[in-house]
Amino acid sequence: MKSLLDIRRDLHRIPELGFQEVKTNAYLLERILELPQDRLTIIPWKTGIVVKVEGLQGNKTIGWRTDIDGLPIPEATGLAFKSEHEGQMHACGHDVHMTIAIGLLRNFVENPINDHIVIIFQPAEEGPGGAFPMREWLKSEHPELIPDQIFAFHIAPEYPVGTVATRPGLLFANTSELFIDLIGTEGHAAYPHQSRDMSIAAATLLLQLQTIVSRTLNPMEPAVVTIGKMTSGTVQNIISGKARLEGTFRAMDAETMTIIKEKIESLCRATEIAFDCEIQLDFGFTYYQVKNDETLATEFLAFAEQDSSTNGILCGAAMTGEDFGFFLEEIPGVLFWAGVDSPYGLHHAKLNPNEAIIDYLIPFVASYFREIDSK
Ligand SMILES: CC(=O)N[C@@H](CCC[C@H](N)C(=O)O)C(=O)O
Repeated sequence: MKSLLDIRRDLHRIPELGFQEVKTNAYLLERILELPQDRLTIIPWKTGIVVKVEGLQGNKTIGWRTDIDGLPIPEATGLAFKSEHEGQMHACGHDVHMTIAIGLLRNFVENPINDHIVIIFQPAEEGPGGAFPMREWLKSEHPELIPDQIFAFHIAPEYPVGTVATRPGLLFANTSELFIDLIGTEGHAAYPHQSRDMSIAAATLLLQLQTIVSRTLNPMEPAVVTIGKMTSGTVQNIISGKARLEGTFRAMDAETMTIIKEKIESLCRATEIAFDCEIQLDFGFTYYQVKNDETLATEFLAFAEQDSSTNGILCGAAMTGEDFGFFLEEIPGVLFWAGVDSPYGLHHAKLNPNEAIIDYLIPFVASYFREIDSK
């Protein structure tokens, strides 16, 4: 069998975008099929996979979810095992997440516990979101695979290996994508009066969007509006007839999300009038907040505290989004951060997680599951 380090590096080489994880799916399936099969049930779903390890008694089912998709980021790590897929990278650590899931699967196949274990390899976390449709599919087609409790982790570049961090209750924000197309009239650079310049319209709208948090929202309600991509025009001496803003907005509560959405709509309408243009607005995909179960998260942190190789931290909430929130909406569970000690953050082209997390986190989670086994 391949070493977990090799598995992480193999997966790092083949990042694929949401719902295109064909090679990843085949690779994972190969790793799963090389295990002793007598306790396993393997059910594919789109590019994802659900694997159940039959427990000795099966009193309850403990779930573990990993995301499997990469990002549209050209890798700049210079690693020997860097991405072989042009313009795509595992820049959010899902290669590490998958490796830990395979390691846990091996652990529970070799040494089953009383409870069933269900491992969910979920596509498209970065977008368009695999958790919601996967949850709905499980409910309608395989309710027997729905865990009673569910857990997942996300790599945390800012912590050293051996640190886990989470909090009872709200951990991550509600999120929505944001795509704005501005359509005006292209024209000669020397004749602005005969064109409708979408670079100026987009730049003005971009700045106005930044006033939503500072001037529309209650300062006591945390929120963020980020435009990550702005494109406009064709060449240097043509006035741009088309521009596009792409971003995301996030808030800790649903009501604030609605206020932001309405304000974006009114700023777009105002821009249409001010710049005599047409705007097409698309809110893309929305993710439900990540809300940890209060009791399970408290117990998880208590377990971390007594583990001599672990530093358990009660962390603050973050504006990160995670569609694992859709699982937690209906199943009690916990999402936690685990340190990978990288100077470069999530979604950075040079993100290089410390692989020591693999040998640390698998026994930690396995012993936690053995602790809550049959409880
Ligand atoms: C952990 C992480 O980085 N998650 C992503 C989730 C993306 C959600 C969606 N595509 C959006 O941009 O709103 C994040 O950006 O937080």
